[in-house]
Amino acid sequence: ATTEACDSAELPAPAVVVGGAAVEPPISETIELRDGRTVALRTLHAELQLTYAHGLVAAEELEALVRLAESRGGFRRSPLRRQHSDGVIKDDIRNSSSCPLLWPMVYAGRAHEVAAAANGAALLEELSLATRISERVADLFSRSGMPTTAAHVEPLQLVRYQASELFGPHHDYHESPSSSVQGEQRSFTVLLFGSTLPPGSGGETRFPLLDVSVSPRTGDALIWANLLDDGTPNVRSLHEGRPPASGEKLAVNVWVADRPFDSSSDLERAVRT
Ligand SMILES: O=C(O)CCC(=O)C(=O)O
Ligand SMILES: [Fe+2]
Repeated sequence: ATTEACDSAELPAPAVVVGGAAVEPPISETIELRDGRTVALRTLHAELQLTYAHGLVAAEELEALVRLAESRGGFRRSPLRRQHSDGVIKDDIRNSSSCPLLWPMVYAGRAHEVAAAANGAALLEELSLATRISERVADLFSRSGMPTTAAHVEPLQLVRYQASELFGPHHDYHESPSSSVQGEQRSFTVLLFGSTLPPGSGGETRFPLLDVSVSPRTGDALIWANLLDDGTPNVRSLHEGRPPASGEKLAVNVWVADRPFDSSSDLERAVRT
């Protein structure tokens, strides 16, 4: 067995720019997950607990999710979320495409029904991948000292940008409980990258108030807190998806809520995609 230091030394440095300068924050922690996957973490900024995670998801898993989403025509122009800023309603800040994946909270107990659909095999594969990734993220949080289960995880959401498409500055937290499913708040965002875009080719996730930007690399993830310690929204979690200069960018949003969803209520009807 190799030592942690050796393993970490083999990891390529993420492309992170802080205040206009490239930085290489050290590996702060290496976590062995229940499924055998080893995830190395780098703290990128003291605020938002902004963290870079190496190897949270496999390229094959991401490729399968895209294939399955496409096979059911799931990608849509991303819903426009109206944002109030300086009293102005901006609804032109997003022109990427997105696809919510089957939510294990709703469908895990209904596998027979899912299997009976015309494309049942593909739907079951999607459900199983979404379950696996939700459980993995929950396991990572639990092992980082924050007890979390897959019941805290919203439906995963694929997001895809073609060249020059973007998602302008926004917050992931709910501005009001009415946009939540069950009154929950989005404590954390885990953004899984499904594309690699070298520095200078766009597609960065950027935090304008922290002046941090991170280029995507397939299989790696950015994790940040959307809330302050007291559970209220942190306006400094403002972030944006910059347009790829060429090629496309794929990412998967994994939103971790501040409480588990209650599957005994009518979750299916409550889900807005
Ligand atoms: O694509 C990105 O880098 C950010 C995506 C994002 O913020 C979102 O989908 O909420
Ligand atoms: Fe976001």
